[in-house]
Order: sequence, then C-alpha cells, then structure tokens
Amino acid sequence: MAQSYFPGRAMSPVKDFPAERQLKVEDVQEAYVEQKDRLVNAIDSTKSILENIRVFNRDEWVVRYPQFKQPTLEKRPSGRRSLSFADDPLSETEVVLKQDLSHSISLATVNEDENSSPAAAAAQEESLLSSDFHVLRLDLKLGVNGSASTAASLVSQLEKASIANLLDERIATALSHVDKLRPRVEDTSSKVLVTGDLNAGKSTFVNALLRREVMPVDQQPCTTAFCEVHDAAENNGVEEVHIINEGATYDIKDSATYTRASLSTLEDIVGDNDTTPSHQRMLKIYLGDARTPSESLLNNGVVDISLIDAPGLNRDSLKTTAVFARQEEIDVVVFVVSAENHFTLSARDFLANASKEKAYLFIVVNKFDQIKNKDKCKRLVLQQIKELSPRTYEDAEDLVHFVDSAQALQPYTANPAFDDLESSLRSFVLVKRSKSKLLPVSTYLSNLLCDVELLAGANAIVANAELEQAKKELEVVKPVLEKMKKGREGLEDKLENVEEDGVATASNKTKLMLVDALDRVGQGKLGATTSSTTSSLSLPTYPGLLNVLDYARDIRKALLSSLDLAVKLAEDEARLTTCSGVDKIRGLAEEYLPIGVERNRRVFMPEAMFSGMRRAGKDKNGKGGMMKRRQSSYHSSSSSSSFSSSSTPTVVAGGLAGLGIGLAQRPEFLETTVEDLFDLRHQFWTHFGKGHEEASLSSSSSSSGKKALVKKSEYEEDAPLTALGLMSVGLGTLTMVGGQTLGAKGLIEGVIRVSDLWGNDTARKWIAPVLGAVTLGGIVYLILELPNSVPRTVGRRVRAQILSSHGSNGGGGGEEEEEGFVEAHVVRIGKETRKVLRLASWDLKSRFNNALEERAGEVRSREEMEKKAGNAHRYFGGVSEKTREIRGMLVVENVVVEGVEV
Ligand SMILES: Nc1nc2c(ncn2[C@@H]2O[C@H](COP(=O)(O)OP(=O)(O)OP(=O)(O)O)[C@@H](O)[C@H]2O)c(=O)[nH]1
Repeated sequence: MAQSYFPGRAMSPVKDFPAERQLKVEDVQEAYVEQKDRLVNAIDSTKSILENIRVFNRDEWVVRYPQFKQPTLEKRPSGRRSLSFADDPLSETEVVLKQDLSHSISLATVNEDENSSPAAAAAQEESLLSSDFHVLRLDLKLGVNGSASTAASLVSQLEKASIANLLDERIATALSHVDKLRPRVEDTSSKVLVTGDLNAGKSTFVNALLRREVMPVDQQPCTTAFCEVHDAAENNGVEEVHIINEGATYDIKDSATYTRASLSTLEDIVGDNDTTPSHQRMLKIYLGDARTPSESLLNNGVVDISLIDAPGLNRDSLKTTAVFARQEEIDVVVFVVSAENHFTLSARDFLANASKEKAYLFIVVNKFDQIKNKDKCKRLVLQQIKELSPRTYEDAEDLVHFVDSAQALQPYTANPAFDDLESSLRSFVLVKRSKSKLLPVSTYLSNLLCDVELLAGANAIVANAELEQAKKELEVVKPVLEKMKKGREGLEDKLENVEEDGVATASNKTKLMLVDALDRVGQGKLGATTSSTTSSLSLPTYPGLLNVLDYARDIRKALLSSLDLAVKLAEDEARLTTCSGVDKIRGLAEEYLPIGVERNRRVFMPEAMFSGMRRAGKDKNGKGGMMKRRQSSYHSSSSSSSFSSSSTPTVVAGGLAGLGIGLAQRPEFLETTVEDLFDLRHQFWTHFGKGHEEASLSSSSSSSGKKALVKKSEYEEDAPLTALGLMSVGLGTLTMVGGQTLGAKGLIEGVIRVSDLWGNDTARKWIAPVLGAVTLGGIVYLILELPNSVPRTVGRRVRAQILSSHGSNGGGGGEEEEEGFVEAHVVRIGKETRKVLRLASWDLKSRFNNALEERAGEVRSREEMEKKAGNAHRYFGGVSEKTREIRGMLVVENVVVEGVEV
C-alpha cells in the first residue's frame, strides 16, 4: 500500500504516491523547482490581485461582502443558494454555486440545472456547506448572545462602507501573510536529524553521506553534542566549527552567540564528556563540498540540507533528542539502527513517539555487512518497524535501507545500496519539504483565491444588477431630459408670447375703455355706470335753480366717480386678461413639466392686483402679493384662477395719486364755480373764436390747425375773466339763443347789420328794447336750459381739467394730454399685468429649469453608475478569470511534484 504524501483536501486533490515507482532524484528535483517557481509566481499574482482589489475597493467600487444562506429543509434545486450581502442581509438573490475541477466554487446567475443526478447533487450540496469564505471570512457576529437573529440585525446596521473597510483590513492581513509565504517558499534550507542507538554508526553514516571523515568515529560511544553540518558557503566558504554558547540563540552574524573552533579540534570537542546533563552542546560545522550538485547532499542546488549528528540514544539523551526531533525546522528524521542489535528499548521508545508525531522517518539499518543471514535480518527488522511505525513500514522500499556505511567511505568502491539510500533520502527530503513547506502555501493560496473568486463572482452579480438597473433607469430618464432640452426654447417663446399678448390685450382694452369714458364725460354723460362691485351710478336730478350750484357739484362728483369706475372696470378687464394668461401658463406647465415635478401651488388672486394695500405687503418670499400661497383665505383650489371679487375690499381705482386716482375724492376736481353753470368762455370761443381763428387762419383746415384751435380754446377757458370776457356774457347769451335758430355766424352778421342800422334813428328807437327783450329771453332760456346744459358744461370742464392736469404733468396738451391720462393708466395696468404674468412665467421657467437640472443630474448619476458598474463588472470578471487561472496552476503543480504521470 502506497503512502500518500499529499493527502487529499477539499481544495487540492492529490494522488497516492506509487510504491512501485523508483523515484529519480533529478525528476523530483526538477518537479520541486518547478513547483517552487509556480508557487512564487502564484504568490506574486495573488498579491497583485489583492492589492488591486484594495485599490479598486478604495477608489472605484465599494466591494460587497457576500453571505450565503444554508439550504433550507425544503428541497431546492441542486447548487442553489441564497446570496445576500452583509450590508443588506434582507435583499436576497438566488444563485447557483458550481464546483469546478479543483473543487472551487464559482458563481453563476440563476440557471435551472435539473439534469444533475441525485448523487452529484448531494455531493455538491455537501460541498456547498463548506463553500463559505476561508481566509477572507469576516467575523460579523457582533451579537451579545451570538444568536443568529441578533447578529443579523446588527449586521444590517453596518454600512456598506464599514463592511468594505473590514474587508479591506482582512485583505491587508491576508496580503501580509502572503508576503511571509514568499520567503518560506524560497527558503531552501532543510534539516535532517540523524539519530539512533549508541554506537549504531550514525557518525559513520553522516561521514558516508559527506564522503568525508569529519565526524569522529569510535567503537566507544563518542558523540556528545548535536553536530549540525552546513555548507561552508554559508560561512563565507570558511571551514570551521561554531560552538554555540550556553543559553544563546545562534546567529552566524553575531559572534557573541558562539565560539569559533577549527575543524581539526572537532574530535576533542565532540569527545569531550565534560558536559552537564542540563545542557546539551550544539555545534555548527561548516564544510566545503567540491562535488557536483547532483552528487552532493548538502549543496544539491535545490535545497541546502544540513545534517545533524545527534548523540546516541540513552536514558540521558533520549528526551533531549525527542524534543529536538519535534522542532519545526527538522524536516526529516533519519534513524540509524545497527543490524546487529536491532532496536534497543530507547530506540523503540523514540520511534514509537516520533512516528506518532512525525511521519517523516527514514530508517537506516547499518552494519548490514556484518549480517550473515540477511533475509532473516531484514524480515525481523521490518517486522519491528511494522510495529513501531506502520506508516514507515508501508513505504519500506523507499524509507528503510539496509546498508554498510563504513564501506561507503571507501573510495572507488561500488555500493549500490548506499547510492539508492542517498537518492531516496534526497527525494524524500524534497517530497517532505514539498509537503511541509510548499503544500501549506499552495493550500493557503488556493483557499485565498477561492475566496477572491467568490467575492469577485458575487460582486460581478451586483455590478451587473446595478448596470442593468442604470440602463433601465436611463431609458426612462434620458428621453425625458432630451424632450425637456428640446422644449426649452419653445416654452420660453410661448411664455413670452403669453406675457406680451396679455399685456397688449390689457393695454388695448384699457385704452379703448378710458378714451370712450373720457369722451362720454366730455359730453356730460357718465363715463361708466355699473361694475360688478359697486352700486350703479347715475347723474343727480336737477334740484331747482336755487340749488343749481349743488347740482353742478353733484354732477361733477358723479362724472368724476364714473371716470373712477371706468378706470376700475379697465382694471377688472385686465384682471380677466391676466387670469386667462395665468391659465395659459398653467397649461404650458402641464405640457412642458415632466411627470413628478410639482406644479405651481400658488394661487393667483386677481383681486390683489392694483391693490395698494397688497402692493405694500410682501409675502415671505419677498415677492409681490400678486401670487399668494394656497393657504390664502381667498382661494383654496389651485386650479381656480377665475376672477372672484365677492370679498374684494374697497378698491380705489388706480391706487396711486397723480394718475386720476380717486378723482371723486380729490378736492381740486371737486371745486365748483359759476363757470360750471355758464361756461361763457367756451361759448365765446365756440361761436366767435372759431370765426376769429378762421379769419386769421383762413387757409388752415389741416389737423394741425384744428389741434391748435383746440389747444387755444382749452387754454383760454382756463384764463382769468377779462372785460372782454364779461362783455361777451351778453353776447354769449344771445349767440346761445340765436345759435339755436340762426346759427352763430348768421347772428353775428345780423348784429353787424343791426349796428349798421344804429346810425338810423328809427332803427335806434326800436333796436334797444328788442335787444333787451332778446337778452332777457335768452337769460330765461339759459336758466330753463340749466338742467341740460350743466352736465355738458361740467363734463366738458371736468374733461378739460383732467386733461390739463395730466397735460401739466406730462407737459403735453390736447390729444397728447388725453393720451397722457389714458396712457398713464394703460402703462400702469400693462405694467401690473406684465408683473403678474412675468412672475407666473418666471415660476414656471424656474421650475422647468430646476427639473431640467434635476433630470440632467439624474442622467449624469445614472451614466456614472452605468460606467462604474460596467467597469466593476468587467473588473470582477477579469479577477475571476485570473484567479481561476492561478488556481489551475496550483492544482497541476501538485500532481507534477507527486511524480505521477498524468
Ligand atoms: N562493519 C561496519 N562497521 C561500522 C559500520 N558503521 C560504523 N561501524 C563501526 O561502528 C563503530 C561505531 O561507529 P560510530 O559511527 O562511531 O557510531 P556512532 O553511532 O556515531 O557512535 P556514538 O555517536 O558514539 O553513539 C565504529 O567502530 C565504526 O567503524 C558499518 O557500516 N559496518
């Protein structure tokens, strides 16, 4: 039965060492060197992978730590596990864990695998139970009582980043361990302890291996110290003995730890029996070896073997030697037994213990030349070995050698048995070394790489999921952004149009309404009579001649109020126009703002427009009171922008002094004079001024002339009464009366003709009474006509007064003045309308721009996520591949080192 030097492990399958194969030292050496080199390569590659993962974890991607739930009782398809992450234990993904040739675990996304046989499934299931992390395991069980639920709840509180940090620390620890592995693999020193019974020929055997008589040989027991033989190359090529000082730890570089002695004095040193039982002397013997590496055991080019010649076993030395043999640096124990004596009690004791602890026993049955019945001797010795160390017995052909060491020292003498021993011993040292030094490294690397593969696989799944997620989200967000980008200019244009249209409509309407109102007032009619908010206006009734002045004042007041009302109606109209503009903007918001963006929650309050009270007040955002928040008492519904004025406070039209505000309240307009009853200057200029002007400006009938006329007459009306003016009262009366039937021109001509008659005596007699009668009649007529003429007179005067007041403000006159009054309101109302519409536009624009920015940010972050996840997916895929490659290398090398032909 062959012994397995590389017993199978879950991660490193090995095959048995074949008994029938004669190991050739060159093959083993070659295999060993190859394995060593591969391991060094694997160590370097693993290191770079780990360092890379750390950098990637730190700079690119927070590496997630996967956890796998044990299969539940309910039968799951083979290989399925529930994958979750330490930072997010609740979200589980079902995955399939596969085994590859090297018993490794790879991750795959969910894939039905129902065809596997029950046996294979069971085997896989079993392996899955051990498929957790080996080296990179994080101890996340932080629960006080260690219960799973407590641990899970605590783990769930850990952040992704802190787990990544823990993982980073774990990887750093693994890295420093990998760093230590390299020198261990590269360390070529190996120690072989030669021990055995007293006088069994140990020193002779060591000398035979060295092909040199170095160790003292005597028929009496002579070796009293542990003599460790090294290549002189380690001591700068100097052959000498270093006697290690008592209690010191030997360091070749520190001469205080040893005493130098020459090689020639070795016999004296070793033979010196003056040693205290408590202290066993240790010697380092440095020897030169001129032989080729293939011949030399010490300097064979692969490992530096140092032989330790130990004192013969007796009651005193047994314990010390046993302790020595247990030391970690002892790779192989060669036990020398004399063929003549077989195993003494001490030898049995030692072997029995050593075989329990170390399976690396190599037994040399020495002085075989002295034995006559060699077969019998062999049989007896092997029988004893079988009892003492069964494992050595199993591979006796390689591990038990019957030789004559003394003869091996004879030059030019063939000694095939010893040559065979030497080859076996050297191979054994290498194989043993493989097992004791390289295999643990290989196993560690294999486990570590398994973990890395698991980590990379799980993270590749996460990265892929995030990549898909990012792509999916981009499909939604990107078109929205594109649409918004394209619509941006259109929206801005439309908003500008709404604003301009609104302002133009409001201004035009205002102009029409006010021009009309002013004209009506000029004719003594009310500019406007009703509005939805005020009780209807009407002209006062004539109270009689005695109260004619009050009548004129009331008329004045009514006309002024009607103008105020007209202004207010124009404002109301502007409110409606603004409402419709705001509605249009709201419609644009619906059209252009993407779903999910909050619409304007402010409520437009038309009644707040033109309100001095509201104007003064600012909302908490510092914006004008045109737009108020929902909680305003006026409107609760954001959709309603209809003009509601039921609760409108008393609004003074215009709101500002100097713009015809509260005309009816302004004392300068309310002042009533006699001219409101008889506007003589007007009459005069109407009847005479026109003719006079026509005479002076006979050729002028152009509009400019008309303008000049109007201008003049209006100015004259305001001029103080002159003597001519007073004189004209009578004439005025006449003209008014006469004007009714003859027309002013005819009357004047009549008067001129009458004056011609003045020279005539007869005429002079009757003309005075006639004129007196006519004047009297005229006055009576005027008085009777007062109820009709006063409104016209007052209206005309009011109109002129308003226009002149604006004319003086604006510096214009006539139509310009009219334009001044109307324009002032047009501008004011237009401004107010623009203000509201602009605010609503601005709000929509800023919402739109914010939403655009937000969407752009979302797209950017998704694109970044897509890029990052894509990178991570590729990166972890690469890590998995590389890891598998290195692990595959580790598996092959084991097979080669075993020397088994694959
Ligand atoms: N015939 C024969 N004699 C041997 C052989 N090996 C050793 N001897 C003799 O056995 C005696 C003891 O040899 P050593 O090598 O000193 O034995 P040892 O085991 O080192 O002795 P201690 O270390 O003192 O216990 C010497 O006289 C050797 O010449 C051998 O293979 N054949």
